[in-house]
Amino acid sequence: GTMMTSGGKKCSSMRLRYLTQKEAIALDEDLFNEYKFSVDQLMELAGLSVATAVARTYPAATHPSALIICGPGNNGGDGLVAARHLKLFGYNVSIYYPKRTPKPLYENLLAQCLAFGVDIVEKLPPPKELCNEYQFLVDALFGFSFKPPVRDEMKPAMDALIDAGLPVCSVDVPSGWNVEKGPGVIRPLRPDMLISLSAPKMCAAPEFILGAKHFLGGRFLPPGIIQKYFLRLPDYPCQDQIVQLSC
Ligand SMILES: NC(=O)C1=CN([C@@H]2O[C@H](COP(=O)(O)OP(=O)(O)OC[C@H]3O[C@@H](n4cnc5c(N)ncnc54)[C@H](O)[C@@H]3O)[C@@H](O)[C@H]2O)[C@@H](O)CC1
Ligand SMILES: [K+]
Repeated sequence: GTMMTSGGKKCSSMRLRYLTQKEAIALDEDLFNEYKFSVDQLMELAGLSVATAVARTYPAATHPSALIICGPGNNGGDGLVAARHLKLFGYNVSIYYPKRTPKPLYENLLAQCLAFGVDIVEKLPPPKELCNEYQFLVDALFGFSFKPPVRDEMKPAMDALIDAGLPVCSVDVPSGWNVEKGPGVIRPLRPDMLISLSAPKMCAAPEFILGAKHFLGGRFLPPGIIQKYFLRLPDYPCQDQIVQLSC
C-alpha cells in the first residue's frame, strides 16, 4: 500500500525483503558479471539517488552546507558522486576523504569534485565544532562490505558522525553497524535518514533504524535479479530515482 507524507509525497508501506550481507555482495557481483554493468554506471545512479533523497530531506534554503564523509570503498565512491550532484543542486559541499584508494575510479571522481568546487577537508575539527560550518552530514564511510569493529584509522571519521550532534544521512548502511544485526555497539551512529541502494539490507529493518526516514534508491535492478533474490520492492513514482519507504 501507499501512504502520504506531510509533503504530499507517496510513501510505501509494503512489507520488504531485507538482504543478508552475503546476498548483497552476491547481487552486486551478478550486476557486474552477468548483467555487464560497470561500477561507474551504477555508482553514478546510486550517488544521484543519494543527492536526490538528501535534497528532499534537507532543503538547501535551511540546510545550505553539507559535509560528506567518504570511506575507502564503493560506499565512499557513492559519496563522491553525491557530492558533485549536491553541488549542482546548489549546496555548499565539503568532503572528508581520509583513506584514498589509488584506483582511477576514485581518482576521477575526486578530480570531478574539485572541478565542481567541492571543498576537501584535510583535517577534521573536533566533532562539536562541525555544527559551526555544516547543517548536516552524509555518511558514506562503509556500506554492505563492512565487518565490525571499526579499525583505528577510521575512528576519527566515525566519531565525527556520532558526536557532531548534526543530522546524518547514511548511505546504504549506517556506518559501524553490523549489516545484518544492526547497531550493536554501546554508542552507535543514529542516522536521521537512511537511503538503501538497490534493495534494503537486514539492518534497515524498522526495529533497527527506529524513527529514521528511509528511502530506497539505485533504480537499476534488472528483472532477473528481482526474481533470483525474491525481492519485494515498492514502485518508484513516475521517473523518480528514489522512493520513500517510511514517513
Ligand atoms: N550493488 C549495488 O547496489 C551498488 C552498491 N554500491 C555501493 O557499494 C557499497 C559496497 O562497497 P564495497 O563493497 O566497496 O565496500 P564498502 O564501501 O562497504 O567498504 C569496504 C571498505 O571498507 C573497509 N573496511 C571494512 N571493514 C572495515 C573496518 N572494520 N574498519 C575499517 N575499514 C573497514 C575495507 O577495507 C574497504 O576498503 C554499497 O554499500 C553501496 O554503497 C554502489 O556504488 C553501486 C551499486
Ligand atoms: K554508510
